[in-house]
Amino acid sequence: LPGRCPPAARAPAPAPAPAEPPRAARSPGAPGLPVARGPGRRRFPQALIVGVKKGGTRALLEFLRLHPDVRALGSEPHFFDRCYERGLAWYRNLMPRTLDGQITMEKTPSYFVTREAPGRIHGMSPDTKLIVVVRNPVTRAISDYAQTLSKTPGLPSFHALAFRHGLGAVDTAWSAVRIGLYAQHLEHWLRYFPLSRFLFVSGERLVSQPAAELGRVQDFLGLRRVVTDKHFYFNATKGFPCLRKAQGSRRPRCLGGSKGRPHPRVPEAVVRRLRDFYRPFNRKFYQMTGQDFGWD
Ligand SMILES: Nc1ncnc2c1ncn2[C@@H]1O[C@H](COP(=O)(O)OS(=O)(=O)O)[C@@H](OP(=O)(O)O)[C@H]1O
Repeated sequence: LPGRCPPAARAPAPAPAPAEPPRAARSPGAPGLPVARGPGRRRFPQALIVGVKKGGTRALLEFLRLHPDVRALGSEPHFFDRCYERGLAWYRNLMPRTLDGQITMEKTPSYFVTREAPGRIHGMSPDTKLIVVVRNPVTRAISDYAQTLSKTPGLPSFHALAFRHGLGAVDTAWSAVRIGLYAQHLEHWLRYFPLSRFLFVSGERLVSQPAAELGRVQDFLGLRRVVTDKHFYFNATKGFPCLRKAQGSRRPRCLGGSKGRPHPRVPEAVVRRLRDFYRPFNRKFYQMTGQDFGWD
């Protein structure tokens, strides 16, 4: 249910152990045997993928997990929006163990549009690195709608939801529209964090040039550039970049069927009106971030 602390976050999957146990984690009396609680320790994330929904957040996290110095939670914990009352100790306990020098991460795309999230994350650590994967807000809205439609047969048409009274004003109360007002959401985050704490990843470039975008992300996180061109191939059936070898396997892997869904056909006039609507917000976002995402 939207708005509820998800069961996945209440009963986290066991986190994978780091490959090499450090010396300090071995019991002195039994050389070579790791101590019962496993190597490394659970830490708060030093970096979060905070948004945006349908931006490409799963792809980015799965690609980053190829890096030996990144340990990430597989599910979305929704701590800073839905589960905050469980407390920071509960949150840290969800995290995989890490060795010194490894980065703990999680992704929950709804953080970017949650009013309370920036203050709460700042409270955890003002040094948290924040990654936002952004995508053309019109395509993003259609992708969001496609996801809802897949779970709600009989949903009204996209344009019935996007505009008030037929083809009246754009309905910014509809979350599929509201999430795409990136400049407004970012303005709120900038009350808590300086721009230097953010990295904005282009969702489009994550598809067209995944290695280049991953290079930027690794630099931002202070990591060696381990994830490169050689990790990806373009899968023509899927229509997306996939991994030559998934984490912990020798086999190629694409993301699942809920990523890269076919989009419903939306009339060109509706797309044009929404593109016009978003243009000033996009321009402002380009100004704020110093990046032109080329959506207009
Ligand atoms: N490599 C690769 N494989 C598959 N899909 C990819 C990939 N890179 C980016 N994308 C795009 O990711 C979109 C889903 O975004 P998210 O993972 O952020 O969605 S969610 O908010 O977690 O539901 C998803 O949106 P849709 O195409 O609309 O389904 C994809 O376009």
